[in-house]
Amino acid sequence: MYKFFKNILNLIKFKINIFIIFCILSVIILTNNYNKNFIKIFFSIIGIFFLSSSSFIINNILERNIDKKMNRTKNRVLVKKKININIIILILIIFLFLGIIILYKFVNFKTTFLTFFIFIFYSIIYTKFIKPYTIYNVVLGGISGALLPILSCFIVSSKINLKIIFFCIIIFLWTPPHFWSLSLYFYKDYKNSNLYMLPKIYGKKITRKYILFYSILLILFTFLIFIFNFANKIYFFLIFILNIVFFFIIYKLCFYYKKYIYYLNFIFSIKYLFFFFLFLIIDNFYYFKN
Ligand code: HEM
Ligand SMILES: CC(C)=CCC/C(C)=C/CC/C(C)=C/COP(=O)(O)OP(=O)(O)O
Repeated sequence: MYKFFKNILNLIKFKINIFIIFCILSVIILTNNYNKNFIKIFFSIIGIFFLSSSSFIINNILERNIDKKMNRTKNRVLVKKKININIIILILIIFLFLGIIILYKFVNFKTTFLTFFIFIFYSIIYTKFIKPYTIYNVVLGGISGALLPILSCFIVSSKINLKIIFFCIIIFLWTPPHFWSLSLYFYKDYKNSNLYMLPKIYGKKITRKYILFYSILLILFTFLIFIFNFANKIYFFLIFILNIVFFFIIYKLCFYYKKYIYYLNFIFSIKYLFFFFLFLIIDNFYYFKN
């Protein structure tokens, strides 16, 4: 039973799911519009969790033949047939229906629609029609993450203002350094796969340049949040330190050619997004109270 449960968690990319919920909740907190909406927020988290889990299950199903050929993914649940495919499809259908019904009944139509759109975009459009065909697969894949702040606004019926658009842009710009660092680390895997990944098509040198480009833009936008008065001095101070560390890692990644730095940057990218939102929340609470 323990193994079955563990396999299900892997299948639904549980950690990414939790992180997605963290991003959505962070933006909700930052809209300062959560007080009257606790029940809606509670049900939206459950509904989104079910729908994103089903999108990860579909992604696993559609990519099982690609996953089989890569060291990073060759032990995945579907490749190793750790759970019967019929059970997986049953779980997928149950999650999909539960997700839609919970969002529609307890949250609102707009949230249901956008979550369903992200679901289709990530699990079908990105996985099947973007990832294998263009070097911008990772950039375009970022749209699924970039739409999360809009989802937060829909849940609590907040206005979509420039601050929210900046959050979308930041997640969008954050995705390429996040995934390309991983694809540099697993360069051999992607070279042997039939995915149209940037390092495979244009090589490591160009990929490092692309990472530098997106990272500089990302750093710039995290400062614009302060310049446009969407956050205060505490945020500026904290993000300044985080960006120094980030730039140091990116600099090393671009000019030292050490394999471990690619992996370090992938891990750091996750911490970066986490701290970005955490700093904004700390800053928001401090200035909201004072
Ligand atoms: C806001 C959106 C996103 C969040 C919060 C997020 C977060 C995460 C986290 C926490 C992990 C680590 C999972 C683990 O250790 O098991 C991860 C892994 C990963 N992410 Fe993201 N990510 C996001 C968007 C994206 C996008 C849009 C792409 C690609 C286009 C992407 C590609 C990957 C890949 C390839 C992995 C490795 C997965 C694995 O080995 O199972 N991520 N992400
Ligand atoms: C409905 C809903 C909110 C869905 C969540 C959509 C979302 C934000 C997805 C994040 C994208 C992601 C983790 C891609 C992993 O890349 P990959 O699948 O290419 O990675 P792999 O190489 O590990 O398979």
